[in-house]
Amino acid sequence: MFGRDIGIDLGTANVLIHVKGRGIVLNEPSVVAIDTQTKRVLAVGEEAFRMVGRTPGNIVAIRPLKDGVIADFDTTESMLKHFLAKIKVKGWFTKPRILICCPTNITSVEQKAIREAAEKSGGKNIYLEEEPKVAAVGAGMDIWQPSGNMVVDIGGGTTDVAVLSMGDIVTAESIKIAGDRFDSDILNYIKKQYKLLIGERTAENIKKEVGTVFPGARDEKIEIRGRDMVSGLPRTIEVGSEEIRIAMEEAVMHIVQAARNVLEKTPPELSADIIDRGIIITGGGAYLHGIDQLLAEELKVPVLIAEDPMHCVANGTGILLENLDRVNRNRIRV
Ligand SMILES: Nc1ncnc2c1ncn2[C@@H]1O[C@H](COP(=O)(O)OP(=O)(O)OP(=O)(O)O)[C@@H](O)[C@H]1O
Repeated sequence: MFGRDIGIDLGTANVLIHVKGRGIVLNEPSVVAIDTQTKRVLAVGEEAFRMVGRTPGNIVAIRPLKDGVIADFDTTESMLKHFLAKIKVKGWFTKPRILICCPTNITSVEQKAIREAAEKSGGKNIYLEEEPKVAAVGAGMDIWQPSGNMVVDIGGGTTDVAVLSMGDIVTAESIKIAGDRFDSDILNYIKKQYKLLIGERTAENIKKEVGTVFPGARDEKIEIRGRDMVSGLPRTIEVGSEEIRIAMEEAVMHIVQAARNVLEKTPPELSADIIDRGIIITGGGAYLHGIDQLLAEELKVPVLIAEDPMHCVANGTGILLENLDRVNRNRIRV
């Protein structure tokens, strides 16, 4: 195959790879299974994800980018190499340019190491770009005009809020509260309220199936299984939307506050544009039931959910690579 531009959304929860002319060619969970005795990587992505919470003592299923930072760099590097090998970049006729979108707060040493990993896997020029900008572009915003565009990207580990104009970020805030935090709050709520231990995947499932963040917006129930903390035996309980809303309330209000802070720091002309165009929500958190209603009510600004919110960053890398010459190269952190 001929060399083509590659865009990578190196996310806390999922890694997506976009190839020019082909679209999204890989979409797998950011999970690596490792044998703790030999330190050998046993599985990556989908296969490793199936092992989360179900591994014997000598195997751990790691999420190397947990909490929006690179918690385990070596594992992140092996994961990136594995995914690039999977799409056979090394066999390409010419080396591709690679744009990687990674967590906002990574250090310069980590940036360098990510670049090297991508180079070793067959990349030619490697660019790193900030997530909210790429998400905004992928959501269809024309950020190059002198007008305000606001994006709220709710991922697994971080929520990034940004106002963009003329191709760059004007005001932004990044907080380490997103999908993972909702899951752990649900897990802790079930533990406290029902004395039942459940796994992360069950908590995530509850969030998706019955959860809501807007009062009265959803009324559904789900049966869940876990381990009784008193008897130690498996037990089934039923939970409903309203109690899950309460479990997630504190965390979601931090997201509302971050958006409010960004709006307060935004120059008035750009604020006016945002009122006209509305705020766009991207990332998997855009699927959180009632999030658009809540943000609209709290911020008094129209709120829209991006089309295909979980693909915005990956699609945005494709668009940015095509427009690389229009983008101020100095602004791209290489
Ligand atoms: N239907 C749904 N309802 C609520 N949350 C959902 C839904 N579907 C996915 N999510 C959540 O979206 C999150 C993953 O989103 P995404 O893939 O955009 O994150 P990421 O880009 O990997 O993370 P980050 O941006 O922090 O690096 C997970 O926490 C997942 O539980």
